[in-house]
Amino acid sequence: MQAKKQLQIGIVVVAAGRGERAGQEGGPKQYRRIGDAPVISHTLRRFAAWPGTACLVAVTHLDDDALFDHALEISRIAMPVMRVHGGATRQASVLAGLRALRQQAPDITHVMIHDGVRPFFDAALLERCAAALAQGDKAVLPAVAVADTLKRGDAQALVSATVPRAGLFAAQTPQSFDLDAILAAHEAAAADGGQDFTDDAGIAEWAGLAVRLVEGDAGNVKLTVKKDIDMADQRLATPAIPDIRTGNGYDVHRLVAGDGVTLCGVFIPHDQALLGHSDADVALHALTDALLATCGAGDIGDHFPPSDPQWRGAPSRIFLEHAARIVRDKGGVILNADISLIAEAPKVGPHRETMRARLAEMLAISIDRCSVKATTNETIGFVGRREGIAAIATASVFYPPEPA
Ligand SMILES: Nc1ccn([C@@H]2O[C@H](COP(=O)(O)OP(=O)(O)OP(=O)(O)O)[C@@H](O)[C@H]2O)c(=O)n1
Ligand SMILES: C[C@](O)(CO)[C@H](O)COP(=O)(O)O
Repeated sequence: MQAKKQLQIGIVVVAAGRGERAGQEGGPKQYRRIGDAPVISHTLRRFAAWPGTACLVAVTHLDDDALFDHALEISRIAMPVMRVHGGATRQASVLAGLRALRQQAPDITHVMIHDGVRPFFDAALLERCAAALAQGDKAVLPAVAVADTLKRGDAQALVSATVPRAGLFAAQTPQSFDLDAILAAHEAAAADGGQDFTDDAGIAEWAGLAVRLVEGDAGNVKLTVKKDIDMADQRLATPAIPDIRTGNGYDVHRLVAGDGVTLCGVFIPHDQALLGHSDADVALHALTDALLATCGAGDIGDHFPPSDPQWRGAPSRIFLEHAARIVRDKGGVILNADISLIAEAPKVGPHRETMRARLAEMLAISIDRCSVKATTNETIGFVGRREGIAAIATASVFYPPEPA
C-alpha cells in the first residue's frame, strides 16, 4: 500500500447535454427547478461545500449562458466557478473541462468528473473517492452492485437470456482520477475517434488504467427522464408543518358578599359572589380569550363590550360558544383547553369533573381534552385576602392548510 498523497482536487461538472430523454418542456433538465433551485445549483453547492474541492469547472452548452448565470446566482456559492463550453457528446464535454482545468489550474493533481444532473451525492461519497486516490489509485469508480435480476431482451421484446448479476455494478459519478492520466486517456480516445464512451471510467479502461471500485450511493441518482426530476423535486420539498396554534387568556373578578360563584359554567354555593357585568365566570372568560387568540380574533371585550346592556347577567357560556364558533368558521379544530383557577375558596376539587364535562359540552370536544386545575394563592395578595378569583387558560387549535 502506498503512502497517502497530498491531493489537489479539481471538480469538472458536465452540464452541456440537451436532456433529450427528459423531454423539451421546461428546457434543459440541468436547469429545471427542484426544491429551491435549478438542478445544477444543488450540484455546485455540494461541491463548493466540500472542503476537498480546490477548483470548480462547469462545462455548459453555448446556448445556455443565461440559464447558467441564473443558476449560479441562485446557488449563492462563494467559490469561483470556471465556465467552459462543451461539445456534442458527453465525452467531448469532459475533454473540454479537463483541458481547461489543466491549463487554468496548474497545481491541480486530481480530478473528479461529475454529471451536473446528479445533485444528491454526499460528502461521504467524495471522501471514499478521495481516499482511494490518496492511496495511489489513478482511476476510481463509485458504483452500486446491481440488485435486480438482469435479462437480455430481443427486438421483439422477448427475453433472450438471463444475465448473471454477480460482479455487475451500476456506474455513478464523480469518477475520480489522476488528472494527467485521465487527460492523456481522453486525448488518446479523441484522437482515435473509434467509439463514443458514455463514462470516463470506460475511457480509463480503454487506455489500460486499472479502475478501482468504491462503494457508490443508491441515493446518488442521475436525473435522466422527467419522472426523475419530479421525484427529485418531491425529495427536496419542504415538509408541511402542522398549523397547531396555542392561545392564552387571563381574567380576574372581584369577590363580594353573596351566595355563590359560577366557575366553568358550574354554580358553587359559597358565602361570596363574583362581581361582573355578566355572570362573572372568570374561567370561561379566560378560556374565551385563549380561543380567540388562536386566530387573532381580538378578545372577549371586542365581541361582548361591558357597556352593552344585553350582556348584563348573561351566562358566560354564550361567550365561550361564540369564540368556539369563530374558531370553527375559520376551519379550526379545538385540540384541548386547560384552565387554572387561583382561588382561596370555594374548593374546586369536588366540582372539577362536572366543570370538565361542561367545558367538553360547550366546546363540543371530548372530556379528556378538557382540563381544570385549581390552586390557592397561599393567603398572599388579593386572591389570598379573598378579594377576588383569577383564572389562566390555554387552548390549542389545529388549523388545516388553506386549499391550494
Ligand atoms: N454533449 C453532452 C452530453 C451530456 N453532457 C452531460 O453529461 C451528463 C450525462 O447525463 P445524461 O443523462 O446522459 O445527459 P444528456 O445527454 O443531457 O441526456 P440525454 O441523453 O437524454 O439527451 C449530464 O449532466 C449532461 O449535461 C454534456 O455535458 N455534454
Ligand atoms: C457517467 C454516467 O452517469 C454513469 O452512469 C452515465 O454513463 C451517463 O450517461 P448515460 O448516457 O445516461 O449512460
